[in-house]
Amino acid sequence: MADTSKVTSNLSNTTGGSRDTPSPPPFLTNEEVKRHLHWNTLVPATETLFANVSRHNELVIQPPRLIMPISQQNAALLCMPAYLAEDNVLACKVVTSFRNNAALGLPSILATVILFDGSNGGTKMIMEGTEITTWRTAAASVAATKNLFRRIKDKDLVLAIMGSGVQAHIHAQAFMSYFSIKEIRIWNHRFAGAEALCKRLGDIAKPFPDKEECVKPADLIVTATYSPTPVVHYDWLKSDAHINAVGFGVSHHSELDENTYRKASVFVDSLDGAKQELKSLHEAGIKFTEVGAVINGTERVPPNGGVTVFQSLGMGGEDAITAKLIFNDYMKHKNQGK
Ligand SMILES: NC(=O)C1=CN([C@@H]2O[C@H](COP(=O)(O)OP(=O)(O)OC[C@H]3O[C@@H](n4cnc5c(N)ncnc54)[C@H](OP(=O)(O)O)[C@@H]3O)[C@@H](O)[C@H]2O)C=CC1
Ligand SMILES: O=C(O)C1=NCCCC1
Repeated sequence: MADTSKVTSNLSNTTGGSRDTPSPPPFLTNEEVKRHLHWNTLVPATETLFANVSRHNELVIQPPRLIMPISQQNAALLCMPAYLAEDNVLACKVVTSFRNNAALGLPSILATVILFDGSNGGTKMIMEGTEITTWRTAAASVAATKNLFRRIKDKDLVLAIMGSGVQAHIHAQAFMSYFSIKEIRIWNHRFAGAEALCKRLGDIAKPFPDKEECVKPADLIVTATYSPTPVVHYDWLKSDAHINAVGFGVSHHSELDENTYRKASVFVDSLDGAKQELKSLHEAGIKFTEVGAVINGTERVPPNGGVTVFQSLGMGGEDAITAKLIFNDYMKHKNQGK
């Protein structure tokens, strides 16, 4: 098999430079990106990333991301660079979140990912980043759930999803691929949205107009909304339920009530990220543990029950590893003449 890691970047002639390579870097649209995304490579790569983040030894360099709110547009722009030493991967995602985009027929999350040559900084590939963000966020939730939910090997689990947008849909698909799910319960603030998502998912899914009724029997819960107020309350939860809190509405912790953060075991992708982006919870004394520390065996999930929460912040490293997998798959197909 071709060693795709050795493919050089497409440096065009630069003033004062001696490199003379003609072609611009390839650009992949969201449709093309999707063809190179596979859960069976993405989820293990995400688990390895989580583990490396928790070694805190510069295996993963990802400074706190720049978050620029654009209040006039009910929007934000985030800039997320990362370097992964193990794979010599350098990438940067610039992502926007425009909450009112549905009215324009556009996704709320739009992004571009640039993959650089880790040895010389040249651009290797430019990719639309909406599908990358969609898939890698669900892969992070699967990776976290695999390592945090105690009954992950059980059959016939009940999944509740709060929200009916892009993340809600991909989480349903990813969780059905990975876990034994017998029922998906969907709540959305507009009931019609929950109904529409259930139609896409088929008989396994049922819409609920009431949040509490939706969540109560759930083993696994995903929150993926722009809700500024809690959509899940601790009192509604099964004693060992696992929640993946994905949404970033007003803040990263607006979807769960304070009691949940106080009483559950709360895990994050990155402690550095949590100190910045969950500042108020951090200052209120809520303890966070990295999922990677559980994977590395330096921390553990409390064995005797209790609710677990994966508070997904999103890391530049997730986009970098996803971009690398896409690039490798692209080169493999190119070398095979496909
Ligand atoms: N942690 C991470 O790494 C990532 C987090 N995100 C976050 O995940 C969330 C979902 O993203 P995505 O699925 O792409 O976005 P979508 O726009 O596709 O979906 C948003 C969902 O939130 C619902 N919603 C909107 N406003 C409210 C409200 N005021 N109260 C309750 N629900 C509301 C929408 O319902 P309706 O359409 O009916 O209005 C819809 O179900 C966002 O907060 C986003 O920022 C996204 C990517 C990565
Ligand atoms: O990590 C990401 O990508 C995002 N996180 C929060 C919301 C916007 C996208």
